[in-house]
Amino acid sequence: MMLEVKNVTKVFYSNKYEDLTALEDVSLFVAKGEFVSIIGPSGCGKSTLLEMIAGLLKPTSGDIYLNGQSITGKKGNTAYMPQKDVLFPWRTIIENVMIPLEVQGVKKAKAKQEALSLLPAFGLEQFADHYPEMLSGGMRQRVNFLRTFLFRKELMLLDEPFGKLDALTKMQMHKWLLKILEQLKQTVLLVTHDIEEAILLSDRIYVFSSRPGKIKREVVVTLDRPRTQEMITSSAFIEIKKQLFDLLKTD
Ligand SMILES: Nc1ncnc2c1ncn2[C@@H]1O[C@H](COP(=O)(O)OP(=O)(O)OP(=O)(O)O)[C@@H](O)[C@H]1O
Repeated sequence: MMLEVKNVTKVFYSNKYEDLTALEDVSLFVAKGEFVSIIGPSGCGKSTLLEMIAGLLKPTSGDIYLNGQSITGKKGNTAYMPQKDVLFPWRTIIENVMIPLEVQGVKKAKAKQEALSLLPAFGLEQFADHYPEMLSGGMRQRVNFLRTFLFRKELMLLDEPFGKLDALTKMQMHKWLLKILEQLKQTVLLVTHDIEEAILLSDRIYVFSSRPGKIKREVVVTLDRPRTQEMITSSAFIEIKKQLFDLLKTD
């Protein structure tokens, strides 16, 4: 199995306030090539879980494995795209995108060439020399996504990548992401609040309870691939949506 999270609990200890259990006994997996989403109410520990898988935080108990090796508390094994926009404002788009390649030791000229060759697929070829502030929110997220992809890790962790976008831009991003994922064949674990987004993109969805976050249910999305936005109005889609809605409204 590519990713296995086994019995992970995270407690934030505090001197001032009471201890806070963010996640309790969470076990989940992601197989190679799968697109898996985590959906749950605000504050149920979704970002905390991704940070633990990325190795930025250590679980209080439990373990995390990638291809059978423990990666608990270890950084650098996954490509993690955090919730906040992390583009450097003083670097142009191409200079931002090149960062992971430079980190991997690729020479500047080669890194630039490789990054430039990928811009068209990400709809960014006109913007190589622009600065992030000149781009729309949707474009900036495509840059963030391309940069995350260039870390060249088997598993991508995406934390609410479209959370701040307006509904129309979000729809365009979903369409684009479905297309590009067909080409890239990346394994993805996505955190989202958005029920329709989770269904449209995922093979499976883990539904979390409110804090302390626990897995309430695993839902398999049985819609065919390639997925299209038109599927949103199909009866199969609406049936899954209803199931998720019922799971999320009762706690
Ligand atoms: N470093 C920290 N110290 C103390 N408490 C924390 C820390 N990080 C997160 N928390 C708390 O843990 C809980 C889970 O937070 P987390 O951000 O993981 O939730 P989330 O499900 O991603 O929420 P949202 O959907 O709103 O982003 C929250 O109550 C949060 O306040």
